[in-house]
Amino acid sequence: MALQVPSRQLFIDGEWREPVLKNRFPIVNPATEQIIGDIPAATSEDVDLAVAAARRALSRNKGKDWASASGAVRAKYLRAIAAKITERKTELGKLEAMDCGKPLDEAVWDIEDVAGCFEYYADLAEGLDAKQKAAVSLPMETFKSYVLKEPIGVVGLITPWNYPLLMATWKVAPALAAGCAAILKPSELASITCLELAEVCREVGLPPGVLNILTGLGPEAGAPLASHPNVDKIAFTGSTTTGSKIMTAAAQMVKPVSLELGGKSPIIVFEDVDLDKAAEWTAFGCFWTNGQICSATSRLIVHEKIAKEFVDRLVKWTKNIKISDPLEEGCRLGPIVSGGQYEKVLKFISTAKSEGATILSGGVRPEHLKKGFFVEPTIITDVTTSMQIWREEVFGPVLCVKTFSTEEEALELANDTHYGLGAAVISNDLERCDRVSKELQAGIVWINCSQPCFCQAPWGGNKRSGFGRELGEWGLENYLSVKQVTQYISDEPWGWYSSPSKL
Ligand SMILES: NC(=O)c1ccc[n+]([C@@H]2O[C@H](COP(=O)([O-])OP(=O)(O)OC[C@H]3O[C@@H](n4cnc5c(N)ncnc54)[C@H](O)[C@@H]3O)[C@@H](O)[C@H]2O)c1
Ligand SMILES: NCCCC=O
Ligand code: NA
Repeated sequence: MALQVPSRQLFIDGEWREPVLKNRFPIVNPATEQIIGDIPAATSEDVDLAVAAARRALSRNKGKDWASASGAVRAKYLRAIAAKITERKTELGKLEAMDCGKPLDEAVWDIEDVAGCFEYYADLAEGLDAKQKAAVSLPMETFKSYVLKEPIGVVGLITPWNYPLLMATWKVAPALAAGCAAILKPSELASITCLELAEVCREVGLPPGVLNILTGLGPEAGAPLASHPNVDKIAFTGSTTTGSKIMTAAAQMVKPVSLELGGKSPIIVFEDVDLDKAAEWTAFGCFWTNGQICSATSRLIVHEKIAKEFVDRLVKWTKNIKISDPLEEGCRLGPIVSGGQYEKVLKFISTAKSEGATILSGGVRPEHLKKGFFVEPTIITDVTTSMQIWREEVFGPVLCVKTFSTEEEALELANDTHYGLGAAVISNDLERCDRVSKELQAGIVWINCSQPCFCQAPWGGNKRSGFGRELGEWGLENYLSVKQVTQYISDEPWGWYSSPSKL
């Protein structure tokens, strides 16, 4: 059963605030194309208020309430947030499924991951206390040195719609654990659960201004955040085009950025695999999250010896995927997030066709669904490496296929891309898997699987997939600044200049 979407305002300084310009825009359920609520539209005026609130949160009580409180104090809030999220897991999962079209089982799984991520960074916040003043060994015994890890300051967090609350959490949890104050700007296409995170923060009594949440459009709310002189860092997840704009804006103030961008990740399937196991991982690698995952392994590179049989088997697996309203029991593929994205995905498919590729399976709206932005899982063959479908990120349930005969050729195909986020290799020869993993130009390599993701392990890409790593300890380092403190400990004078007292 669908839920009523709560009506919320912007979350600034620990309170709900109407946007200064009082604008709102509608939320569309992509499965029904119906308007199910609306969200506030922030502009630069609201960004100014939120940044000022975040600054106050950092310096309140000389920083003792947050930025320089012990990690253990901050961990209590993170754990309280995790507990509330867990309490509301099913409701939040439903809201997210209605907002972005993700199958309910996946959405609930994501919300569990959200709670797990807050818990994980609560542990790391506590661990941070013990890491302070770590000694640095120096080659001169007349000096000693140690390192302080301090919060970077006020951070702007800009996130996409494909994992609305999880992508926000990958940034919010480590930023708060580090002692930063943050302004989160979720995607205008799926903001409902991020506004519910605001309600959770209110309920657990997070100090005002520590986390501010501004919904709104990219150019109106995201851009003024990225270029704001009082924001110390921007962490961004989204498309490569927007990432490049954010980097340009931040460069004007030499503001650090971390960028998690798009991908066109390969999956290499060798000839020695169990066909069904490999086919299921290949389908999951590309069609999970309705194919809208940055790390989707959307280029299948399969050994020519098994190609025909493997692709036939894969088509059978995909025909078995239940496509329905995300709230329907057993749904495994929901709609594309919006009308705009739906049109883009269909255009990719028609361009592939016009360039000479074969749409082997899918490529159209499922017959049984007359409304909603649904596209069947699509498999495209007869692809060349110069075709758009091989080179560009579709961000939809579209897999393209090429064959190879040698390991070298497979790697060449896999690495022939501007992107470098994920990659997968499927083979029963584990030595080969290790060898191939080393050669793959990607930030994440999966062996005999594709997509599983754990908040303890680093996440991020190379090349045009961005830089910096989220999750794990690397995720916390994103929000910490390193200060060396060096002390002269000898009683002897320094003795570089002639002392005037000896004249
Ligand atoms: N690498 C990863 O971990 C990862 C994870 C999820 C999604 N993605 C990528 O995200 C993309 C899909 O997400 P999307 O469509 O939401 O991306 P997008 O770039 O359109 O939007 C991302 C965010 O940036 C904001 N934005 C847009 N223009 C802006 C501007 N000029 N200044 C500041 N902010 C602006 C948007 O409002 C949104 O909040 C895909 O390319 C996907 O690969 C990457
Ligand atoms: N499993 C989370 C993947 C995030 C990227 O889109
Ligand atoms: Na939506």
